[in-house]
Amino acid sequence: MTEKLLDKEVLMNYVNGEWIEANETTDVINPATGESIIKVPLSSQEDVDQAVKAAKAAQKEWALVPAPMRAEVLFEVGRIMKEKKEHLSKLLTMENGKVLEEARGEVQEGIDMAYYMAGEGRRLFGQTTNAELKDKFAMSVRAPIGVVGLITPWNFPIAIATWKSFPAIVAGNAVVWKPATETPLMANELMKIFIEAGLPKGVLNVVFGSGGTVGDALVNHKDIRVISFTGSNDTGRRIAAKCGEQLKKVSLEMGGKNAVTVMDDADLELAAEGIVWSAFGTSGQRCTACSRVIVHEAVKEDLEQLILKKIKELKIGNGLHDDVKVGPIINKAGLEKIKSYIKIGKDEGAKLIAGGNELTGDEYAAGLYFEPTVFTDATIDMRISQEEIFGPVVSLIPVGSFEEAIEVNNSVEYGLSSSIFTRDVNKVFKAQRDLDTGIVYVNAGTTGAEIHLPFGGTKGTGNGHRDSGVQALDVFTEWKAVYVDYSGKLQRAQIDVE
Ligand SMILES: NC(=O)C1=CN([C@@H]2O[C@H](COP(=O)(O)OP(=O)(O)OC[C@H]3O[C@@H](n4cnc5c(N)ncnc54)[C@H](OP(=O)(O)O)[C@@H]3O)[C@@H](O)[C@H]2O)C=CC1
Ligand SMILES: O=C(O)CCC(=O)C(=O)O
Repeated sequence: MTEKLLDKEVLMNYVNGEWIEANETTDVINPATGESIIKVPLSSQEDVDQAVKAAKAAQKEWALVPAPMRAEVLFEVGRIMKEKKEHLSKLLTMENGKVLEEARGEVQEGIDMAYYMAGEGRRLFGQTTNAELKDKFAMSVRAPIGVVGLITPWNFPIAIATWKSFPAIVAGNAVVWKPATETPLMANELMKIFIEAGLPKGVLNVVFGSGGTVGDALVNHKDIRVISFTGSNDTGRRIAAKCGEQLKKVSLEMGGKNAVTVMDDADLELAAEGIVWSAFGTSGQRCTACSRVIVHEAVKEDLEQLILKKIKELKIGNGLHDDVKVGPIINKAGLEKIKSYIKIGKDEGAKLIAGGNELTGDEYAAGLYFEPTVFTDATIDMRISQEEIFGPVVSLIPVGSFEEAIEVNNSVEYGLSSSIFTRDVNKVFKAQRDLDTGIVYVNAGTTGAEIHLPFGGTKGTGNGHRDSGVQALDVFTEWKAVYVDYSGKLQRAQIDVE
């Protein structure tokens, strides 16, 4: 590494306005090189207790700061992120592996989210309405909930953190945040940015450590009123069950089995481009990644050829290098999971037409790399058509009609993102109505969400809440109905007056 990007060797938790050293740490590995880049704390239940205590105390004051003033901190966060964009992007590539241009895109999402949520500081709209009685005023307002716990994944370590923390903070809550152990650098940087922006102590606290210890302690803590989680379905379900027992609000954003549908009238060149970008970008490690292509049988062979041609142009390697388009896989477990699905796909009888192998040797020897992989002639009952692989693997499923395409799209337990390529406006409108996913694209791939729209999905993808967009405020606020009686006498509502 010619450029020095890190100024320390061990990260620290940030609690109640102080950096706190940990007793125990683990290495953070750059998946492109296999090198340890820094050490991250493995915190304990006691560390979580301290952070929640600090957040609880700070929240009382923070909630009394007028929302437009709370928003000033976010404007400043956005400005500093913009100033540090290149530095943040390089660190993000080092810890996560995604290619630099994608890392820049992710940091930009965070900047956009800062300005967008700062704007909410001057809105946070409630409603006024009519009261049933004379000389009485009625309105509903958003109230902060208290201390919120955020549990975030490694695949979008800064964007997802901003989708959750910015609305929580602008709404007057205090936060305890547990980032994924694999990608702590973005959390460390975002915390430093908040400090520079003038956030009062205790409003945001970062506690690093494993999901099993720190994440679980957050979920079970009696003073945490909301958990917002993004990650796997298994973990999400377990968190939901524990929150359910405690009647704790929980927002879950989990997996996807997203499909691009290509109709027989589609612009095939454009469709192939959309498929390759959304299936192999970020090495397929997005919850919105395209992992199924539902293709009209009349154009299947042409589409296959176009996809295969485009795959040949993808350079795989270290995302810090300019010409690289597909970076490494996050860790060995992720790589093994992908390899197991290649075997499953072959055993199930799908036809492998590209990739299928881990890359080893020479420039790939120290990192974790997998070839962009295409199966064709898959059927909907196959596991590769149903289960989330979270890697650069896509399966083509041929269909004979638009109706069948919609049915295949909706045949999975997930409902995050879907896309259709067609030139027929009637099909466009039917598809946006009938595709059972939280996000629908027309003539574009399945990725590329914009922060001012709600992000999340139907069915097994979530539990009805949304990240980002104005809808994120619903996760971090309670609705309060307020009645002001200015009649000067006790008026009794809900009584039938003849
Ligand atoms: N929807 C999405 O965007 C994502 C989906 N996934 C899916 O999940 C698979 C596995 O990835 P993985 O990173 O292990 O996903 P996890 O769901 O395990 O991790 C997501 C976050 O939850 C934390 N966590 C783990 N266990 C618990 C727990 N018992 N209580 C509270 N928090 C917990 C993790 O901490 P830590 O890792 O530090 O232990 C991390 O911060 C992927 O292959 C992919 O299929 C993964 C990431 C994002
Ligand atoms: O590109 C997108 O749609 C957002 C991706 C994302 O946040 C995810 O896949 O986890």
